[in-house]
Amino acid sequence: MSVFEAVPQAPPDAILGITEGFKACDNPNKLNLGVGAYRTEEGKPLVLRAVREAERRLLADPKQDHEYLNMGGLPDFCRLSAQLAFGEGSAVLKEGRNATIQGLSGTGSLRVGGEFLSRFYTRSKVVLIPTPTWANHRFIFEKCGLEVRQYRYFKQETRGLDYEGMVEDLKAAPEGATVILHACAHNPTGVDPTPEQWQGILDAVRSRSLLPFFDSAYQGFASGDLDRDGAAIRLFADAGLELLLAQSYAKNMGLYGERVGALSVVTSDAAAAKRVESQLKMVARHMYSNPPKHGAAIVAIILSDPELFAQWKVELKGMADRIISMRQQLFDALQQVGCPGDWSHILKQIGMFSYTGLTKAQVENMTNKWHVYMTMDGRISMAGLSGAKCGYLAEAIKDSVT
Ligand SMILES: Cc1ncc(COP(=O)(O)O)c(CNOCC(=O)O)c1O
Repeated sequence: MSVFEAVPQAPPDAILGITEGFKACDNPNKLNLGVGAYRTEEGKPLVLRAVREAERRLLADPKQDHEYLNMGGLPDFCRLSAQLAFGEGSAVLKEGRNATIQGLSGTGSLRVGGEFLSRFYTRSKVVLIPTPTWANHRFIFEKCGLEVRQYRYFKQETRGLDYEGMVEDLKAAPEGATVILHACAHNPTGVDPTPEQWQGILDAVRSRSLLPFFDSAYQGFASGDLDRDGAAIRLFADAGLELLLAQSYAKNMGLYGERVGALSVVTSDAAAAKRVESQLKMVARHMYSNPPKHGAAIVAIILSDPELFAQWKVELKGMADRIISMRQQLFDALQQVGCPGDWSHILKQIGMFSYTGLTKAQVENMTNKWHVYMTMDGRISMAGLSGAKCGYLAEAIKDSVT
């Protein structure tokens, strides 16, 4: 008998497991609206031209090698990622009050940030996550030994933000607790606070001395505008709050499998930032030693070359615009098939996902009868939809809600 006899089978992942079901399906009409990965109108993955050109330059450079990176990753990548997030004129950057290291995409950056808080943040071990949130948030912070609690975020009745509930929960939170905030394009709801609401959330955070931890997985991908999608982060940083930020280049640069991200800690003084950076590096050292090189080098080339940066912004807006167009086309198709109910939330939501409001039983009908693969909470990835498939999807939704 194996010494691992007692190991139980792990359940399928709530998100990545959807793709496994899609792959196993042989129906020609099948639709994968599960995992948040961009697809072209033809349903194919997209490698950005700016990424191809950066990669070409990288591979053509005779000085390129495969040496280890430092524990903190590629210095230029870290500097440029912090600039992308906080903005070129940021006082945080000018005063050297950020500690920024390369992370294993957004997930790895969140995890290293959680480990750092678990070891060094003494004011509270409570982490507040929105309800609902990205399926992995809870697991990441629980595995760091932190106590995960929830705050209200989505209001079913309006299919919008439960702003009053959110602020009330933040004001009732344990003093000094960490609060996870989606910087833009909230996953799974696609519902973001307005600029005025962000100011109210900042005031609530301040009133309990909470520690904001921004999760920025979609900067530029939501609205097509990097600065607009970075506005909440900059509001808090420019207001002088200390905070953490996890950045991912999976979606906005299409570098999913390269696992490219960054973790920043903003402190009130540069000396603290230096000490924090040294400890972030040790967390990385004891977890995976040092990060991979290739993807970070691609990002550094794009962010440092004005021509490639401009090219990237054009392509980024192209992806965002296609998703926005999918929202309109699906809404129109639902009208055309006479689907009962108000579907205007599909137009109002932002980013990769639409939180349809379909119940578990309705989602099961979508998958079992119509071969539409989506998450059980009713989320569909608009990035996985094509104009040609909107009619079919509208018929499936109509059948499921009627
Ligand atoms: C809010 C949020 N944070 C963090 C991440 C982490 O992304 P990564 O580790 O790939 O950078 C993601 C990516 N999720 O994409 C899978 C899905 O929800 O279908 C995310 O949505």
